[in-house]
Amino acid sequence: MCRIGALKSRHYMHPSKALLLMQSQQKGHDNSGFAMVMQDLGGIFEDYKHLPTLSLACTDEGLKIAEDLLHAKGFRRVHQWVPETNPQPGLDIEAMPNYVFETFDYPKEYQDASDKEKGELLTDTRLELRAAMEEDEKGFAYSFWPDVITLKEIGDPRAIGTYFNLWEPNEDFTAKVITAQCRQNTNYAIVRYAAHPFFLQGYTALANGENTFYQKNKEFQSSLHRGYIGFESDSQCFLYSLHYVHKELGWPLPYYKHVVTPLPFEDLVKREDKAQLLAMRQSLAHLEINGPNTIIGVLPDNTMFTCCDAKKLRPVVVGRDEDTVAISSEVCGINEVLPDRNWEVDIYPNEREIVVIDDNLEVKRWKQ
Ligand SMILES: NC(=O)CC[C@H](N)C(=O)O
Repeated sequence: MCRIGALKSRHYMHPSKALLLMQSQQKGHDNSGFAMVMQDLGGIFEDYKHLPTLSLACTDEGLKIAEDLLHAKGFRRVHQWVPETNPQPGLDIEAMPNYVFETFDYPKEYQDASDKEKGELLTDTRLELRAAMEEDEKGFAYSFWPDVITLKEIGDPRAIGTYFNLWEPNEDFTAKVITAQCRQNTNYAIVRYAAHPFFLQGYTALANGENTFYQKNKEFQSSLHRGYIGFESDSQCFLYSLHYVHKELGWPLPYYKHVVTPLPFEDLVKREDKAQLLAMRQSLAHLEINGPNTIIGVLPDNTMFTCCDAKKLRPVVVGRDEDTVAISSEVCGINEVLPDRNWEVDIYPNEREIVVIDDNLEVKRWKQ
């Protein structure tokens, strides 16, 4: 079992809070990957929210490839942050030579383009960067999107925090939404791209558990969108189904749950919307998931949610105070970051609901 966690706050938070959320949940991972995605950025990125930031881990050669490619496409760099690292002997981390977070202005011919056109350009560019740096692991392009930063590395989450100086809070590197995962690899090779959360076009997902319909999901998803690639972890399928249902088909979030864990037939036929639900079930059967899992997701408007498999085989809890909502595999993580909250209002989501936190921090439970 991996451990997953998410924070959403009215105020900007430093990632030390996410490390704290994950720190007490030590049992459930094997140092095969730690990652976090920060969205709705503050600090030194606050003034650049409207422009895309590239999150890159690479060799010197990879950096040159990436910068040449972006330059050739007409992207102009307006901001750069290179985290100061703290390499100490004995730290369990497989560090890359460079970690670079760069914000770019769009190419001139895109200045008046629609958000959709810009989004397609960013997606194509990230895929090109990924392909160009793939050979010999010259680099990893995790996200290239406005107001998003992704950090992934292989090793012990505590050591990764130390390496990137993330334990000491400051005002420079902050966000209102942070998702994080400590991975226990249960499939395939240990590679950086396999560390959750996964990100595509404003959508973020991370998971605890297995997707035993991985093969079925993967084969179907590979034909649906050029961005549905990689599949280094079975959990990436959760992201791609979310993106497909919510963005490509344009369906409201509750239908995501109906697609991934449809109601049993006998319950479904009793519903007023049975015609839609049946059609959905038939046409998107390949997106159903199976196995024990809990998913946390974030939508482009920073709505955050969590839902579980149809048997509720993996834990998750949602806790809150006035200013912050935390989602975590284990309640001990929430106790660390929100020690003074009213724990009586903690929510332990069940197998037939989605718990949703909107941008006003209202927490809603949607029954499937
Ligand atoms: N242990 C877990 O929850 C693993 C999640 C997922 N199966 C992966 O390997 O990435």
